[in-house]
Amino acid sequence: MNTTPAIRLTGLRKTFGALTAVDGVDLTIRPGEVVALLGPNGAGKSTTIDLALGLARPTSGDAELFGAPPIAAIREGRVGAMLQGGALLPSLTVAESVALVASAHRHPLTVAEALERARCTEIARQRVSKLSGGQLQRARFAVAVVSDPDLLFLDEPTAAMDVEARRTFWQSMREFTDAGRTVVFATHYLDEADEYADRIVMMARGRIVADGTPAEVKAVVSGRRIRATSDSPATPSARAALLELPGVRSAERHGDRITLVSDDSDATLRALLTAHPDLHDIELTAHTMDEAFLALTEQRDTEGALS
Ligand SMILES: Nc1ncnc2c1ncn2[C@@H]1O[C@H](COP(=O)(O)OP(=O)(O)OP(=O)(O)O)[C@@H](O)[C@H]1O
Repeated sequence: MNTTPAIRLTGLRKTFGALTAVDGVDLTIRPGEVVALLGPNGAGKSTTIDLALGLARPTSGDAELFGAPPIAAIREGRVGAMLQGGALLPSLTVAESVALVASAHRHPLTVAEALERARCTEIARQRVSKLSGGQLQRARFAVAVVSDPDLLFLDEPTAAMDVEARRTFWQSMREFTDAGRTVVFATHYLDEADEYADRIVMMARGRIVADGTPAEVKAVVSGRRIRATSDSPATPSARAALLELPGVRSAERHGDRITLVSDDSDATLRALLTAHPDLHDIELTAHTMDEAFLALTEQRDTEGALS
């Protein structure tokens, strides 16, 4: 069995002046994995993809595709990419755009096959300048798959698509990945990552803050916050008792207000009400994604990445 990773990023860093866009990323992706790079704006997803593709030079660290420098795998036509800034020539038709890229590869698909895979057959003769946002994304996908790559990078591929276009896009992607190929896609959306990836790598502030199956990452992201007012004095042993409650990940107290973050709010609430009947004004709120990213980044700063 071939065990060479499709992607191996080692200690990857990229700074732009004083800003650190990618801050020590170590990541190995095996052939056949469908991986979502999930993170808020500015997390470093696009820069990580650019570094993995050899489009940007790392400040330090190293990127390999199929055990070799990215350029080697790209020259062999093993890598396709659909990037945010990737423009098509406006005066060409969709079919001409695909044919142009096909001509640069040794073993491309036929133009008709690439158009079919990207659900572009009916827009084949349209000029790129006349396409809607969603159609343009499909055309870019056709261009990305025409080399019949083993590995595909997609940077926010569904950004300009409506719900129906997204569904169609992911259907064509499934056909691509069912054949055992590797896909890495960047997204802001947990639901998209959850539905289409085998593995979610979550980034915040240039770092990997969580890496696991969608179920594992969702469990981290979907913690609940419980707030309550306590009339009893704030003592270290009272805080320790709160931390002992089932599901509780953190406990803070400011004045008479207590805030708990819980991975199992039902169990926490039941135990809380039994053990601390003095508590009142209890509120339960869902963690927002932003809070989760923040919490994970802080956690990473003190404990290392979850994985
Ligand atoms: N060429 C550049 N010059 C200067 N700063 C840059 C450059 N490219 C990216 N950055 C900065 O690096 C950080 C990471 O950006 P990046 O585009 O990688 O994040 P992202 O997670 O892909 O965000 P988004 O979801 O908005 O695309 C941001 O603060 C961005 O402003």
